[in-house]
Amino acid sequence: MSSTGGQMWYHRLSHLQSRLQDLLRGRVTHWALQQSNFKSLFPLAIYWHHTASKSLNCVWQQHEDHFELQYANNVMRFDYVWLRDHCRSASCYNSKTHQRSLDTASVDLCIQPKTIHLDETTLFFTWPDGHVTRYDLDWLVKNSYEGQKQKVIQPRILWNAEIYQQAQVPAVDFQTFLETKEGLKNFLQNFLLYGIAFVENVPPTQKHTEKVAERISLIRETIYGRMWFFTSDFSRGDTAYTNLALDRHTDTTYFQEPCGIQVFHCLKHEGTGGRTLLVDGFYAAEQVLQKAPEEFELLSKVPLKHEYIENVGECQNHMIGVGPVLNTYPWNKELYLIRYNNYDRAVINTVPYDVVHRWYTAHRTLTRELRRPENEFWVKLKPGKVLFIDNWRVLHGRESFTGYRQLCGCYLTRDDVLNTARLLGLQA
Ligand SMILES: C[N+](C)(C)CCCC[C@H](N)C(=O)O
Ligand SMILES: O=C(O)CCC(=O)C(=O)O
Ligand SMILES: [Fe+2]
Repeated sequence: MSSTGGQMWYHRLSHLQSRLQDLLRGRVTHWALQQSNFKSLFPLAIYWHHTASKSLNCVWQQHEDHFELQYANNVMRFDYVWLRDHCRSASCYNSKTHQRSLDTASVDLCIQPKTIHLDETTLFFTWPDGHVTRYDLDWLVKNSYEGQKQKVIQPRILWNAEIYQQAQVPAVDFQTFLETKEGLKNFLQNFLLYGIAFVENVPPTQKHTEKVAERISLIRETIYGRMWFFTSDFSRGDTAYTNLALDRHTDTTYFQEPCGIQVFHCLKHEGTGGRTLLVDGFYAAEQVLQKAPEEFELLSKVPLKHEYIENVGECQNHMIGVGPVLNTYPWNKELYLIRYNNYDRAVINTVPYDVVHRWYTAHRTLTRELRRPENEFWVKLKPGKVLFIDNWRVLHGRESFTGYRQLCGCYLTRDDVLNTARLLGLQA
């Protein structure tokens, strides 16, 4: 612990400044009344605590309403309630179940540590009731807001047709995929990075397709069933069940949580056309962000409805899903879901007319990017080749076709795919 008079003065000044800011923001109510002389502006000694070992490169400061830590090139600020709440002591946290035992509601919202001290790389907070919380410095770095802000949840490689083809992403063989951990891991790694992945040499039956799907996830049963099988017989009230072309879109936009993954296996096609179109929605959205950030912002803020109304024979459904086209995490602005289906978009009645107009402009910009021929990856699905599509990221479409065409597949729950990936050591 060392602090020169000059440093101390500087930090007292900055503390005064932040107290004044607090006051202006109305956070400190009694301040003006209570502070009659200059000296009492500093109820706590505010100075930097340095570690004995300079090589550790750690300094910290105990402010009245937060703890400030500088360590390993990070400046971090921690709320005291947060620090108390995340205590990993045996009485506060069950490390067997990885669950909190502490009742957070029992923590005084104005709590402040009685003392703080650092030993090697562990910080010790002693609370007013005598309870001690220890924090490893690296744990704090890893779990601080400032640390998370600079990280992505999901590393991805955004692609256009050229980038994807140049990457020469290999398809995984059916047996390798089913029988080896490496096969599964490689497949999932590629799927996470690109949002699409193929398994090849799969016997062209619905049963084998189901086996492939079950290797990575739970199948998400929907109004279309668990495993689905379809032709152009219009057995359901949707254009997918015809031989017409389908422009790029994501599926089940009319669910509050659109299906995470779509699995396609073409079991038979005797005819022409019918190629599958794939477009990386995040690549296109990234272009919008570069070219027109305010339009990106609008697409991520304006909530829209999508709708599925069906009345064909026994099939009667009315689904409504609400959400913006682009969905980003607020703390790091990372995209995690695109909801784009111009067929299924419902009446827009959730925004006033002037916002509507700006939204149409932004939607046009995104559509222009999505439709650039260089962003289109076309593939003809053949029996034996199973395609997995990240339906939260990659749009699919199809060319019109002639003749008899059978497609089977299913939707997967995203949580369970990511669960499998994490258990294999992948970042997801
Ligand atoms: C895949 N499967 C044929 C079962 C369903 C197709 C759903 C089609 C709907 N318009 C959507 O985009 O969600
Ligand atoms: O027929 C196809 O290739 C795909 C149709 C489609 O978009 C769907 O089933 O979701
Ligand atoms: Fe679709």
